Amino acid sequence: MPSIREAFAATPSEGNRVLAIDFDSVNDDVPDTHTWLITNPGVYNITDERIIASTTIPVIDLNNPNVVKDLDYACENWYAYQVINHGVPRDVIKNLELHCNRLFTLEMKKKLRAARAANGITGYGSAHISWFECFGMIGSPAEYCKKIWPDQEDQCSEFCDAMEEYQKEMHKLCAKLMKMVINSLGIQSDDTDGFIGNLMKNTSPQNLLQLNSYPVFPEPSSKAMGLDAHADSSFFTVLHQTRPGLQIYKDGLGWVEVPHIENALVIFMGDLTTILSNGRYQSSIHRAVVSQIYHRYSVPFFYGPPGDVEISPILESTGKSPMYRSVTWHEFHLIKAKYFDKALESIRIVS
Ligand SMILES: O=C(O)CCC(=O)C(=O)O
Ligand SMILES: [Fe+2]
Repeated sequence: MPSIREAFAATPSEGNRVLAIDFDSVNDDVPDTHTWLITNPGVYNITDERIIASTTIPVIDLNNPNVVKDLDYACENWYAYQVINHGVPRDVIKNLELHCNRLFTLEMKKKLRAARAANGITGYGSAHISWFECFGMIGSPAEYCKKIWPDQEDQCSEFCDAMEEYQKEMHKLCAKLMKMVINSLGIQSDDTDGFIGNLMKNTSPQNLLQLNSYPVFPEPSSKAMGLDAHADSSFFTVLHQTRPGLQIYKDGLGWVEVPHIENALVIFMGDLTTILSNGRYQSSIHRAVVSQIYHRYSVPFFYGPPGDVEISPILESTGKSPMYRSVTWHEFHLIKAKYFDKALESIRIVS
């Protein structure tokens, strides 16, 4: 059975090339490898550079009795939202931030001991032209921690504990959100557990936890990109951000800033939910910009099915015939690597 690890490995665009740059040592002459040209429309070919701060994605209270309705509205109109009262304890998030900071402020040579393999998605890496570094984990990061801290068992186990604790919370939250998504797509609440069990072939969902770091950019920040425009291929992604920097693209409006709200988590719809919802919920195109003033961290948790489970449209709420053929997450990664922003279009059923 292809694992999520193999599935992502097929996707060169996930950014596994480590262009080791010692961010702290760059003063005001950023090398060309890390300078962004605004004229570059990127893979998603978006040329609209309007930045919108006057309106933003909905904030949903998960304790609100109307939560499924609120979520349906947000998914259909914004493809992304923030949640409050999500149940993830504050100290678990604070500990995650502490260890994120501890990892990325290590000397580059130590971080590189955990460099991801070619086509790998776990361990330390970066992305093309980005002012960004990351560390990916599927389950425990112990194998990498032992390389980073070979003589410091306590550092190693504290880091692993913090990550595993957060992963446990993410599993709980994502299971809750997945039920709500299924519910809002027209499956009665009594049937959601059975429906999800069938959908996932009674196996566990798969996911990738990633720590992202965007150091202070020493030149005007318009000359840098943190992470360029993209849509995640997951069902959805839960993101914790320590500072503002995230923007989502909305047709006709431009790049909408997502404010940093203390104790809120951001949720993006991914490509698999576009398929599942038969096109009603689009995957969110988003990007991360950098700052000349502050260092920002973000922590996405990409939530999806096992690599070999076929995902097909739920037709209950659209009343339309299927718009997409069934695909596994594994197959979809191969398609995305080939077609990028046209991946969903390439599996559309033409009637
Ligand atoms: O840092 C952010 O706000 C966005 C991160 C992201 O989109 C990703 O890692 O896929
Ligand atoms: Fe993303």
